[in-house]
Amino acid sequence: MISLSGAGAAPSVSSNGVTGNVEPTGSQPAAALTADRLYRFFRTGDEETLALRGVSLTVARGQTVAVVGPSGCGKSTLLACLAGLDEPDGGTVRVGGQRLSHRPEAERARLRARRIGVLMQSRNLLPHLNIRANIELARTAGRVRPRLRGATEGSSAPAGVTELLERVGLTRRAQAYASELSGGELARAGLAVALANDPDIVLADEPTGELDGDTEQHVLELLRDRAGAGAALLVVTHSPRVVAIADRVIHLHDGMVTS
Ligand SMILES: Nc1ncnc2c1ncn2[C@@H]1O[C@H](COP(=O)(O)OP(=O)(O)OP(=O)(O)O)[C@@H](O)[C@H]1O
Repeated sequence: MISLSGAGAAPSVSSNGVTGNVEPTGSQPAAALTADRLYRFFRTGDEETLALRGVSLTVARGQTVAVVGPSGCGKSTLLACLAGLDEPDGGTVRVGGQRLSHRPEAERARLRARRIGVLMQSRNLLPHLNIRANIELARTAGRVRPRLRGATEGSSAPAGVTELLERVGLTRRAQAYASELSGGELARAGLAVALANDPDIVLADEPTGELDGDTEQHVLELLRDRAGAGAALLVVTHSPRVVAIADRVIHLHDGMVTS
């Protein structure tokens, strides 16, 4: 048992990930995404790192939140926990009203496939499938249906695979594999995969990190379109242009939200 301190109402965290946190009651039901006092602890040999120390945040539908902070402050760890790719050792992640954290991996994967678009720097393209097949797989896994603001059943079909390829400027590279793409193409292909399931939450880790100015602008337009359609966006970034389009900026430092 590790005792965490120095971060407000710290829970106790056991090595099996069970937390002493009290489940939040009625916490902001309108929020698309809620994190309540997230803790994440890593041990490598003798080295122990508390990567998240009680991080709480909410992202509403249609809102864009940028997460900024120095290298190693916990941004990617936070994103992985919010996406259900990683489990926090303490605290809770909710998607809509549904708890995402502390559920079996298969359930988290199912919820993610249906509701969340994740753009990690290398994680969302399968190397043995070409770009078109990657997008098709993400669409199928999400069993897309209209769910965003103003959408009624059958009224707003999600962008098709061909349209997505066109929008990210990869029509001519649709048959290529991840290993054959440039950094900028990879980022755009990853974005197409992240948007393929018509997500109502988009989580993106440095989506414009390797892009030139024009391509960055193009990617930002795609993300803004998604927010305009009612999705909640959370973007980890170092880019002033991304920060400029955000409704809110969250500063992380040493695993804690500082402002
Ligand atoms: N799997 C892991 N095992 C051990 N330590 C880890 C692991 N993942 C992250 N860490 C540590 O947790 C801390 C936060 O890492 P994280 O990758 O979340 O930071 P970051 O803010 O995304 O950094 P960067 O901007 O450089 O990508 C760092 O000290 C890192 O070394």
